Amino acid sequence: MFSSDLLKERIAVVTGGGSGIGYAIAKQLLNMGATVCISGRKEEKLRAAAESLAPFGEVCYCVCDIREPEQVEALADFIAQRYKRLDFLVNNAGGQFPAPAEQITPKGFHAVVNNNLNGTWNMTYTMANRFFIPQKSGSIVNIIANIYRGFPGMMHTGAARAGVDNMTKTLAVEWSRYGIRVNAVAPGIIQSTGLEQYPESIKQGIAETIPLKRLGTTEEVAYLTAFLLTPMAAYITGETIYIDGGQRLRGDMFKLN
Ligand SMILES: CCCCCCCCCCC/C=C/C(=O)SCCNC(=O)CCNC(=O)[C@H](O)C(C)(C)COP(=O)(O)OP(=O)(O)OC[C@H]1O[C@@H](n2cnc3c(N)ncnc32)[C@H](O)[C@@H]1OP(=O)(O)O
Ligand SMILES: NC(=O)C1=CN([C@@H]2O[C@H](COP(=O)(O)OP(=O)(O)OC[C@H]3O[C@@H](n4cnc5c(N)ncnc54)[C@H](OP(=O)(O)O)[C@@H]3O)[C@@H](O)[C@H]2O)C=CC1
Repeated sequence: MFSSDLLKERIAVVTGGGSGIGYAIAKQLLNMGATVCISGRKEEKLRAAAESLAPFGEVCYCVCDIREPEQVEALADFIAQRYKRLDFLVNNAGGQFPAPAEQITPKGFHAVVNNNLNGTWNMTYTMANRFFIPQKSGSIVNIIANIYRGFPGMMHTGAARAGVDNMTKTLAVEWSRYGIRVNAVAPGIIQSTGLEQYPESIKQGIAETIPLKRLGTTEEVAYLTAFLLTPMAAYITGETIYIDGGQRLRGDMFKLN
């Protein structure tokens, strides 16, 4: 299913590809023959990641803060100059902080929405206009989060990711005329570098609230994302696929009190 030449000659951008889920996605796409450009805010982190990905295929990196439209344009210039085309965009970069809703200041709300919603749109708008629409082909996967029953404890990111979920559906319809597919992947709790930033007290006992009784792995998210980019998923568009061990179906995700 994931043969080593399935994505040969395909060019992919993975935002936040320097760590965690994004890194695993980049590695999986390389293993399937794609050429991958990873991006993020921190050059040293990207350089080290690109070096460790190099044995798996052709990889490069470009510093780009997705919140800054001019940096996103510069990333598009970089891709155009180097590869002349783009086939896949994985909008994986993002993040937030845990806080009860009443303690999220307007500035904090704006910071999280700007990163996760505006940043995703900056990337999508630019890469679609520069590559996918003129080429009349392209596939986008947005990495969101488990927002199935809201996101108690992280309201700001729930709102932002719901925006991306809806953007996914709308663009799938509007851009079908350009041969562009748009899907989303909604991870539950994944054992990644990102999760290390959350306090142990929040994470303690969390696996017990998940029907499959464990956290997900970055590789598992990467397999699903890669599948959505392959020709095997050619008739799938506008979908958000949850990968959460069944967590969304349970009622006691986090202990809020
Ligand atoms: C109680 C239950 C909670 C449920 C928790 C469940 C936990 C498990 C589920 C985990 C699922 C998701 C996992 C992941 O997403 S992994 C990815 C992990 N990485 C991150 O999340 C880090 C990402 N963070 C950032 O990128 C930035 O910090 C951020 C975009 C959030 C903000 O950056 P920016 O530079 O734009 O903004 P500032 O740092 O200047 O901050 C602006 C204001 O935002 C508020 N703020 C920011 N950080 C915090 C914080 N840690 N705690 C509280 N408030 C914060 C604050 O108002 C800032 O303004 P001030 O500095 O002026 O006060
Ligand atoms: N791990 C989990 O349980 C879950 C994760 N997610 C989401 O999955 C995605 C990947 O998370 P994960 O791998 O766990 O965590 P990481 O913190 O390892 O990855 C987040 C990546 O996003 C990049 N990034 C963040 N903000 C920006 C920005 N403004 N511009 C460019 N790059 C940015 C970071 O790169 P740099 O530091 O170089 O800026 C980093 O590589 C995130 O969107 C996360 O919120 C969703 C649900 C659950």
